[in-house]
Order: sequence, then structure tokens, then C-alpha cells
Amino acid sequence: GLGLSKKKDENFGEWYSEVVVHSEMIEYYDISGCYILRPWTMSIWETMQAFFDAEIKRMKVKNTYFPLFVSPGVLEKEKDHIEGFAPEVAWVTKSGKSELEVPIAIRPTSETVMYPYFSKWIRGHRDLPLKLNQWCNVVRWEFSNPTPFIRSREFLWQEGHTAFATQAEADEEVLEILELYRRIYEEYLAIPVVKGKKSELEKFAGGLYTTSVEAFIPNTGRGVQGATSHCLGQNFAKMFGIEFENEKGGKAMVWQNSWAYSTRTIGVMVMVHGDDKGLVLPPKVAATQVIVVPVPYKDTNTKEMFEACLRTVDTLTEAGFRVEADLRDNYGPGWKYSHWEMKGVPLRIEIGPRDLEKKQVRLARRDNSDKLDIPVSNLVEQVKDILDRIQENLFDVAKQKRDASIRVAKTWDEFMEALNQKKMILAPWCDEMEVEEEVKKRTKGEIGAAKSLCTPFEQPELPEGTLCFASGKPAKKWTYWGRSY
Ligand SMILES: O=C(C[C@H]1NCCC[C@H]1O)Cn1cnc2c(c1=O)CCCC2
Ligand SMILES: [Mg+2]
Repeated sequence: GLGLSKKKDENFGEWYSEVVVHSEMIEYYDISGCYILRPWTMSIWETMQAFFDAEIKRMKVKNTYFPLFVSPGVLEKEKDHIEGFAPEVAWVTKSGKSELEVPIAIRPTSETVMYPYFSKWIRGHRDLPLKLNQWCNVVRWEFSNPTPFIRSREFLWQEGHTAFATQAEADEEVLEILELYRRIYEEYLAIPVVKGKKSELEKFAGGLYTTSVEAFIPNTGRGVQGATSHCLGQNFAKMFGIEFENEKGGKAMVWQNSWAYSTRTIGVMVMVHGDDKGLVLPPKVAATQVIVVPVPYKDTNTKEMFEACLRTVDTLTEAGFRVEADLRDNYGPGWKYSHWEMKGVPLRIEIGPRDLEKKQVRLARRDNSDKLDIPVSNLVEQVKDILDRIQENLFDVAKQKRDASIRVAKTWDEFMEALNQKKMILAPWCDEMEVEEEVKKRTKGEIGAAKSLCTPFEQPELPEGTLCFASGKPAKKWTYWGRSY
């Protein structure tokens, strides 16, 4: 039947699973950790893809497509890159009834797929910069609790792989891409994120440094890595022999980056904005931004009302909005209101007999349930204004909740108190890896250990003599910590 059986503040995990299914985003699949992405999800993915693809094309990145399959030799080429992850790699060992001579890996990411060819294609400085991206799926056979969008064994992403003659060019692109990831979260998904650098322990082991945008889920008190932009330095160039003849005729290794965001972004959006009536979609990414529902009265002239609904759809469609009318005669208005609220449609337009008479329509906002009557003559302007206000309001509310979840901690006790209150902790840290390992050990438990989320580029003042919250040594930086997905 209609409606959720679990409340967001009471049983978050089950609430989330119900929302993604009842909003028709996800269908569960018979293989654990794999999910069907239904059209209501794909339209969101496509909207973000349209933005990001256009932006990277402006950066002269070209789309490509490499094979799904990786030969074992290359995959295991980079020891410390792969050893930590080996259990997650899925392998094809048979075709039909016969065993394969050599098992073939399914790509968990494509560094090792692409870089032998980078080595072949990059000969001279004129071959640089090489900037490729692919939109594809990857497979990681995760064992910890699978969660739709957030942690699945197969997911969609884009992975950018670029090579430059100089570190400066690589460093610059890392941040340019990270800004695009911030825009995806803050401008499209209406989710506040922190831009920062990963610690040595949390960074991509194969790279030089990792930058990320970090989101936070107040209900669970968990950080979530929203997207990553890595500078790989010359590590992979060394491994795969990716070198070029520079202007002076000497040989030099390239500087590389790799960067990705995935369908995980959609799960963060559900978690942050969803409520006890279901999904709440930011207008920028909503497949349907406006749903028009007729409200027939007993003896109403339904023909005239349906025509008014269709005229409303035409007017708003011409104005560039994504709008539908629900004219099904086997459901009443009340059922339709709940249905489209569950699916998170940002704005509903109700048209009843009185609205016809008065040449007005009634708008109902999904984010704050406000209702207002507006004259049909002013429809387009008002709908545009309201959708913009909904987008802003979703961001403002999410930011206010996220900021309320941040605690500054200067001592271990303050840290543990905040951690147990499901907070995102900003603490002065000595930046020593052993100390971070110690924090993980000391906070290990049923619901997972605390880890560093990122060192924000925006550093608060660090007064001389400030001590590390965990080691008591002189602090070097402010870092965000918390439990995470
Ligand atoms: O994938 C990356 C780094 C990089 N890959 C390309 C896009 C950007 C960024 O995600 C890290 N990583 C994560 N997970 C795994 C691997 C791995 O390299 C390799 C083996 C299986 C699991
Ligand atoms: Mg992983």
C-alpha cells in the first residue's frame, strides 16, 4: 500500500531501502549487492552526466571506451595499489563449460587497463596533454553491507585519466575537476560538501595525493566520500613506462591524474533530502519537476478540467520545464498526491472546479508543503521562481543540518563525546600516520571506526602551541574526522 512503514529518524536503514524502492528508483535484484536502476534514477544520472560531460569537453577531455576485461598481468602490476583491494576483484574463469586458460579480471577501475596504451601512445611532448574519460560500469566485489547507490558490487561512474608534461598542469587540473564535483553536489543535488585533501592513510595508495569532496549524513552521523580527484604523480608512469621526449630531447616521465564520481551521488541525495513521505528531488535533477493533478468534484465538467491540465502541461513544457499530468481515472487526487510525493516531485499543480472558475491553479511544494494559489496568467514566472526557491531551500536546510552536525574537538574526550553523538569532528592533528592508525584502533567497534575524512582547504586559524587531539603533539592542521560509509 501507499506510504512508508519506517520513519527516517527511527530506522534510517530500512527507511532508505523503502524510499529507493517506493519512489521507483531501484528494484532489488537476485544477486546480492546488485540493483536495477529504474528510469527515475537514470534520468538523474543523465542530467548530471550532461552537465559534467559538457564541462570536461570544454577542458578538452575526450571520451573513450576501454574493455571491461583486464588481464591478470597488468592488474597486478602495481603491488601496493592492488594488494589491499585484491579480494574485491571479480574474475571470469570459465566460458560455457570450459575453464579459461588464464582467468580474466573484470575492471574495478581502469588505470591498469589504460596505462599500457598511454605508454604506447605518448612518445613526444606533442602527444601531451592526453586527456581521456570514460562513462562506464565497474565491479568491486564488496563484502560489507551492500547499500543501494552507496555501496554496490557494480556501479556506474565516469573515470578521467589524464597525462601531462608537468606537475603544475596536473595539480591545476586536479582542482578544476574537484570544483566540478562540488558543483554537482551543491548546484545540482543541493548537498553541501567540504573540499579537502585525504590523509596519507586514506589516499589512493597508487597515487601521490588525493583530493575529495566530503558529504555528511546527519541521521547516521557518517561522512561519505562524494567524489575523488587524484594526482598520481609519476607513480604509474614509472610502472607502465609512460615517458616522452621533451623539447630538449631528453626523456621524461608524465605526470598523471585520475578522477571519478559515481552513482553513489544519487544515494547521498536520497539520504540527505528524503523525508517520511518519501523521496525529495532537487528541481535541477528531477525527471519530473511539476506534476499536474486534476481535482474533479462530483458533477464537474471533467473534459474542461482535463483540457486545463493539458494546457498547463503545454505551457510549462514550452517554457522548458519537465512537467507531466496524471489524468488516470482509476486513482483519485489523494492517492496521486501521495504517489508523486513518494517519488519526490518538487512541485504539484492542482486544478479543481474553483480554480477553473477563478482562472487560477493551486501550487503545492514538496519540500515544505507550502500551498499557494496563482493566476494562470502568471504561471510560468511563478513556477520558475518557486522551483528556484525549492532548489535553494533544499540546499539551505541541508547545510544548516550539516553545520549543526559539526563539532570542534581539541581533546580525546571531546572527540569521543562528539563521535558518540554522531558528529563530524573538526580537530587539530599532528598529521602523523601512526596517530591516525591509533585513532582507528581506539574507535574500532560494532558500527565501524572513526577515520579522517579530509583536511579542508579552508583551514581555520591554528594558534601557536595548539596540540593534536589524539597524540598531544604539536598540531599541524585542522582535519575532519568521523565514521563513514
Ligand atoms: O579506483 C581507484 C582510484 C581511481 N580510479 C579511477 C578514478 C578515480 C579513482 O577512483 C582506487 N581503487 C579503489 N578500489 C579498487 C581499486 C582501486 O584502485 C583496484 C582494485 C579493486 C578495488
Ligand atoms: Mg572500496
